[in-house]
Parts: sequence; C-alpha cells; structure tokens
Amino acid sequence: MESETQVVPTVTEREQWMVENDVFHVYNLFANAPRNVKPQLLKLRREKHLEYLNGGLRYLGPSFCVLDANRPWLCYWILHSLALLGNPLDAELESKTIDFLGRCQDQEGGYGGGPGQASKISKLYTFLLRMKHPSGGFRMHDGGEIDVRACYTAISVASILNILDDELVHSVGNYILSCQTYEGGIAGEPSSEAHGGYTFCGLATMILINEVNRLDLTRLIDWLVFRQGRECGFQGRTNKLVDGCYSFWQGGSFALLRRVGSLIDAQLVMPDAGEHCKVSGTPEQGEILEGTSSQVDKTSQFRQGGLNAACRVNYNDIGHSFITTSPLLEPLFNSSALQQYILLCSQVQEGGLRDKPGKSRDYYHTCYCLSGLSVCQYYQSEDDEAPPSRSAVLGPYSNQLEPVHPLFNVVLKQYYEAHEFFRRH
Ligand SMILES: CC(C)=CCC/C(C)=C/CC/C(C)=C/COP(=O)(O)OP(=O)(O)O
Ligand SMILES: [Zn+2]
Repeated sequence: MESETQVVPTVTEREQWMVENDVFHVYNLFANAPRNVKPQLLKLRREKHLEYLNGGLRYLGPSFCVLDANRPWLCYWILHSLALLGNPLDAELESKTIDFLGRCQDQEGGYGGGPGQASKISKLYTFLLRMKHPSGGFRMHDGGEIDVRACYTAISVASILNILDDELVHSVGNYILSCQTYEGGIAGEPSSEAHGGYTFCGLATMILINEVNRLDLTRLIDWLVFRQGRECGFQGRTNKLVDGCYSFWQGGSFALLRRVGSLIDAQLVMPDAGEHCKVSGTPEQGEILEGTSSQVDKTSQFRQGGLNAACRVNYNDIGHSFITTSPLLEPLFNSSALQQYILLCSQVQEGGLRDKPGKSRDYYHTCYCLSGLSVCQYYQSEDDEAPPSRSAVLGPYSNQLEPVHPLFNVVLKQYYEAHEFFRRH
C-alpha cells in the first residue's frame, strides 16, 4: 500500500477536478461584477450601524435582569457586530453584560457566567455532557432537539473554554457524518435537507474534533460553490432565495475550507482516505498532536492533524493551530460580488443590515452580514491579522472591518485573549 507521502496530488490534478466540476462557475457568472455602481452606495454606513447597535444595547439595558431565551443571543449579535466595527465597549456596559449573562446560568450548569469562575465552568462541562445523546449528537437544552447546531455550540464552547475532551467528542463525528447529504452539504439532522447554517456548523465541528477528513470534502465544495446566486449573495439551500445572513454561514465555510486544502487534495487521489484514517485510532486528550505545537512548520500543522487521525491530539489546541496555519486553497467564491450584495442589498442606509431588500433590519442579520463582509475582506489574505489589501475591500478602504476567527466567529483579537485566558485557568 502507498504511504501518505506518495499520494500528494499535483496542483494540476486539483485544477483539473475543479474545471471538470465547474467549481469556478461563479467567476463566469460575475465576470464583470461589480459594475456601474455609484461609489457612495458601496460605503459602509458605519456611524448609522453603531447608532442602531447601541440603541439595541440601551433597549436591553433596563431589562438586563429579565430572563428570555433570545437575550443572550441578542447580546452576542450586538456585541459581536460592535467588535467587527472596531467599537470598544465601555467598562460599565461590559460589566453589566457579564452580570446579565451570569444571571442567565442555570443552577445545574448551562451557559457560563463571568470569566474565570472555575466552579461555573465545571458545571458547564457537566451540562454539556448531560446534553450528549447516544447517537453522538447533542441536545440544545434539557429535552430539546438534537441537531448539528447543538453539536457546534457544545463543541465550540468547550474548545474555547479549554475543556474539550474525549468524552465530549465521542461519536460526534459519526453524527455529523450521518447528516452529510447526497448533495454534499450538511443537514440539521439525519435525512433532512442540506442547509448553509448547518453546513457551517458541521464543518467547523469536524475541524474542532480533528475529524474533518471523514467528510466528503469534494462533494461539500461542489454543493457550496453553487450556492452563490446571480444576485451575488448566497442562498441557504438549493432553489431558495439568497439572504444576507448566508454571507457568513456559506462564506464562513469557504474560509474554513481554505485551511484544509491538502485534505481535499488527498481525497481527490484517495477518496476513502478519511474513513481509513478514522478507523485507525481515536485521538486522546492531553497528548499533543505532532504538528500542533508551536515549534513545527506552520504550513504543515493542521494538515497533519486532519490527515492522520491516528496521531494523538490535544483538542483544545486545534482552534489555535488552525488559525496560525497558512491557507492553501485558491479562492472558491466571488468575495467581491458578495460584498456588493451585502453593501447594496442587505445594508439599510439608516443603519442595520437585513436579509434582502423589502425586509426589515434586525440584529441577527446585522451580525451575520457584517461577519460575512469581514470574511470577504480577509478571504485572500495570507495572514489573518494583517490589514486586507486595497483590492480585497470593495468600496472605500474605510469599509474595513476587524478579522474574525472563522471557527468561532469571534473577532480574532478577542479570540486570542480568550484562548490565552482559559489556557491558564
Ligand atoms: C450556531 C447557530 C445558531 C447556528 C444556526 C445555523 C442556521 C442559520 C441554521 C438554519 C436553520 C434553518 C433550517 C433555516 C431555514 O429557514 P428558512 O426556510 O426561513 O430559510 P431558507 O429559505 O433560506 O432556507
Ligand atoms: Zn437570513
């Protein structure tokens, strides 16, 4: 049998597959886009968005003690949008928010309180374990639905808090794999339809548990590249309308795929490589994967982990080594066309962003449209912390947003702070 080092394909083989599968169809679709657009329409209405977002926080303010399932989400959507716009939070609001989220924690453990509260983190761990289902999936809450979104929220939260271990990871990969459909995208649960929201969640989860090579990545790409429509935005699923929020759910998946290029190459020449690696062993916590420590070659770190699941892995290092690995894959969607959709169709001139013209602005769409805009601006950068090139930012360069960590959709600077904090606690 051939060794892994003998199966690295040439760029020509990948290019040939991409041409055969019309992966670059989107470039033909928008050959001349953006065109004939008044420059002022491409300006990000930063001040208006800040006004809208701060207004939302003021509205949340008097009700900080009210418990409502959507309020923590509202906190995230608004605070993350402000962070993307580079707007520092004042200290009073920050402590109010921490206090509010602390009150939202269930006695039996649920989502966390303020940082550094170790006992709460151990309760959170117990809660996550309690949400695990024998299928490998997670429930959203006690008695709640089991789906790929719940797997992602559980695994990503555990990863950022440095508490991801074998027990939490056990069988999650099997569950996600059972949700990849014949189209190539990932559904919310087995036998459902592939959807952008769940595809992002499933792909990110598989990366965080070091099992992304088990997905059929070429089929996933094949599905994903056809989701960008003539309107320049993304649709969530086949034959549906485009919507600004998929700028992140689909665009974010492209940002993730950029860093698993060598796994895609490996699947092209050895399609069953993923499953072969999977049966050869399960990674164990606490044992560092060869290639995830800082001494090794940056470009090979993540590739080795994903390719060879038999290697020992420290799950909590994966998010960090992923982002410090150089991207390998050529651009697979038209990021300039997507920026055009976000700025012209999703942006509300009075502030806030929306699904599409005719719909109202809301904080969910503001968060995911801005997150998608950031993904577009940094999509072709080699180094995620460096400012994007002038040509990568559609409209005036002042449209530039902060970069995000695509696995967590958290502004990169804040991700590094959190990673460092929880690594030490
Ligand atoms: C972490 C987290 C919260 C993830 C959520 C992921 C997400 C957005 C899932 C999509 C859910 C879904 C089936 C929407 C379809 O709505 P629709 O039929 O109104 O929209 P469509 O026509 O665009 O499919
Ligand atoms: Zn939407």
